[in-house]
This record gives sequence, structure tokens and C-alpha cells, in this order.
Amino acid sequence: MIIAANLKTNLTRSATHEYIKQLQTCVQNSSQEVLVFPATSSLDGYDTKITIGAQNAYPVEHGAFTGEIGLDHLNEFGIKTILIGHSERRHILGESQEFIAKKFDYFKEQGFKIVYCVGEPLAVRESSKEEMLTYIYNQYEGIDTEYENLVIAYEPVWAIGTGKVPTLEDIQDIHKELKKKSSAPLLYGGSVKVNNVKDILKVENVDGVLVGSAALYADHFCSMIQAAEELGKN
Ligand SMILES: O=C(CO)COP(=O)(O)O
Repeated sequence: MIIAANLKTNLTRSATHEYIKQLQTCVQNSSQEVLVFPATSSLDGYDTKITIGAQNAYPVEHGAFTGEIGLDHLNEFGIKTILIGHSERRHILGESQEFIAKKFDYFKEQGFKIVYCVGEPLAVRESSKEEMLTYIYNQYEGIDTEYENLVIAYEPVWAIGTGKVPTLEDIQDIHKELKKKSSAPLLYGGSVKVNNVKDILKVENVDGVLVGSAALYADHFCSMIQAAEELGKN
């Protein structure tokens, strides 16, 4: 399974080094695919079997894009994994589907593993299932769903950082629908914690989890990796 940590705007570079060091023991004998997305300024050359990915980069090698980093900055650390389409970039940073698709194409051309996020806000959730699926399907616009290095993460916006989680039946239902759009591994994200990770990982068509706040604690993230290991679902 894929067990991924999105550290968002947390943990400085030295704290991230400490964090990765603490994770070493639990990934050593684990057969899970573990990904960590540190803050941009915490990207570095980490000596670990954990895959380090970027939370964001501009679709360019380098150039005049104040505040952004480009491909050269990722290459410096051998980073070949990127998160694209996260709801915080869509809704807080104002990234359009068109721009997201452009970013996707660029990093696909570079052969990156792309963890592509989709998910609906609460108002959409509270509408009909049909409207909800239409909303989510629009987030597939311009995206090559057959790209071999693609991982999709379904993250309902209303479940992110709120402690609210869809029912297991709802996760199963939506993952079944999303698998029809793409056979890529499909992660669930949104308030995944140590106490619910096992139940979520057991759901059909859940191929892993993308964890935010609970992953900031190395011991909690470790427990999640171990939970996946115990389930023996690779
Ligand atoms: O946004 C997320 C991961 O990308 C989920 O965040 P939380 O686990 O804090 O809800």
C-alpha cells in the first residue's frame, strides 16, 4: 500500500531531518511504499528508502517566477515525485483546473510520479450524488488518467483537518466510482488518524492513505505504516 505524509507548511528543514530519522526504524523492514512531502524549504538530499516528494513546483526548469521553484531545484535533490491538485492549492492558492493540467503535463513529460488530488467541498457533498461526481470528474479534465506513474488521492475538502471522515460505506462507494475513471492506485485522505487508519485501509479500492496533521508526529505516522503492514495488503 501507499502510505503518504503531506507535511504542508510544517516542520523546518532540521525538524524534517529529525522526522525522517525517526521514521527510519519503522520503514526498515516494511514492504509498504512510504512517501513524505516536506515543505519546499525542507527539501534536501535525505539518505532514506522513503520517497521524498515535492508539495509543489512551477512547470518550468527555472526562470522568473518569484516565489516558485522549478525542475532544477527538484533535480538537485533527485526528487521525482510531486503532489498536484491538492485542495489547498485549488481553493486557497487559486490554481485553476487549466493550470493544474498544465503542471500535470509538464511533470508527466519529466517522468515524475504524480500524486493527483481530487475532492469536493461540503456544499457539493450535500447536493446530489450525481452533482458530486460531476464536480469531481471535472477535476480529471486535461489529466492523463492512464499515465503509468499516476497515483490518485481522493480527499473530500470538508474532511481535511476537521476530524470529520466520510462513512466507510461512502468511501467504498466513491472509490468504486473513481476506479472507473482510472485504474491508478487510489488513496483516501482527510482526517486519517491512528485510530481509523486500519478500517479505512480495509475498504475495497483503498490502496493507501494521504495523511496531513496526524502524520506530523513520526510515531503516529509509524503506527499507520505498521497498521498497513499488519493488514498485509500491498
Ligand atoms: O490534506 C490532507 C493530506 O493531503 C489531509 O489532511 P488531514 O490529515 O490533516 O485532514
